[in-house]
Amino acid sequence: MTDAMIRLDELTKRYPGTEAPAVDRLSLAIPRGEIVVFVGPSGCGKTTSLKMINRIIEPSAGRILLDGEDVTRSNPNELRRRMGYVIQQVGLFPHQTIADNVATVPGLLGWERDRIRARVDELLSVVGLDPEQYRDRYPKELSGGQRQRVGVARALAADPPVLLMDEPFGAIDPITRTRLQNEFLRLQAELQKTIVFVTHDIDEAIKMGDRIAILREHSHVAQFATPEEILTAPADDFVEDFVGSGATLKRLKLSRVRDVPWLTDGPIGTVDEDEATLRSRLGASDWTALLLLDEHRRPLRWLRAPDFRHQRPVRELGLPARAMVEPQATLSDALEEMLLGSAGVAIVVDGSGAYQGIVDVDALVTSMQAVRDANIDYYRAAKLVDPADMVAG
Ligand SMILES: Nc1ncnc2c1ncn2[C@@H]1O[C@H](COP(=O)(O)OP(=O)(O)OP(=O)(O)O)[C@@H](O)[C@H]1O
Repeated sequence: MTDAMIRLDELTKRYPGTEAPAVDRLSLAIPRGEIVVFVGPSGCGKTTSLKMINRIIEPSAGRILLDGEDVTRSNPNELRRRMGYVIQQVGLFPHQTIADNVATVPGLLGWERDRIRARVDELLSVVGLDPEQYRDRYPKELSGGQRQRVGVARALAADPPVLLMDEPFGAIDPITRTRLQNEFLRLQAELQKTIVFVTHDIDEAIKMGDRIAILREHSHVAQFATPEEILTAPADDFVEDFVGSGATLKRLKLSRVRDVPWLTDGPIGTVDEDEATLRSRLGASDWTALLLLDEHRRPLRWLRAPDFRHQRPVRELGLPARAMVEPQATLSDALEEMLLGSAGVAIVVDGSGAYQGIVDVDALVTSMQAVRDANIDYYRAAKLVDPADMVAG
């Protein structure tokens, strides 16, 4: 049996004056350290279900168990301190500085000032905001994406074991959203919080979820499974319709850059090497370009042989290095970057932007074939394909 951090037991919500319950006997075990995504059509009860977990909405019936303890009737304020909460509209206090916003829960918990200050700075750095620059600003002086980062920092402030996230990246433009999703996955790989994440977007669910609960009306669970299982073995027509077409392509979103082999033998140079050395290294390789890195090993330029003819500092030669992905980015992200970049490859960098390796189209094709083979194995195992066809094929 999985180690459940949160257990929902027949959780039910009847809003006053309504006939049918908004949430009807929802039972789920949410494993420790995983992201569980609630996804489903508008009005199916996702938000109501989520808000019952920290009892912003009080359940009409059923139980919530947190780490084995029945918290259905415990002190709700205490419960909420154990559960960070991130919502789409962020809900920052407009007249408080970013630092004060992040410090909300530690302040309520009566932490000392120095400890709060250190924690605020630590968290702003964790979510990619320079504390020096941002701690004394006000929410209106930040972009939507930055405000969302502050929302995440605030939810993490007292280091709660659980995070509840309601469409946290919903109101953000697609490019920033992808970046925030990737950053958040990187953060989660370190933090390993137990997270319940609500979205109406199946693509986001597939990307973010270790497990997905596909909900239909009244939060009835249509399927609770890994993204892989949902894409290969939808429980019924409702799930199949909800997942939509292109399930095979969507599976590309399940594989991550860290899962495919990176090329690490390409020619690499740094700005402190002289031009002749770089040129001969490129000449000795069978690559058409050399990747130039800066002092911090961050990719700068692609240099091809003819570029060396120009009498300019190396950092001004060639084309800018673009198409950077982090190991936890999906292959679908990598493919998109490859198509946008000039070199037809994606450069893998770590969290600080330092070069790690290169992913090329061959790696993606090989991975897609592996996905297809896994599909065949799956259907063969499930006896959904006539074994005679398999032999003939
Ligand atoms: N305060 C309320 N009083 C009465 N009915 C409510 C209340 N809040 C929500 N509902 C109803 O409960 C049902 C579930 O709403 P909920 O907001 O949980 O759905 P959802 O799946 O999160 O929807 P969406 O994706 O559109 O945000 C809906 O039919 C909604 O109209």
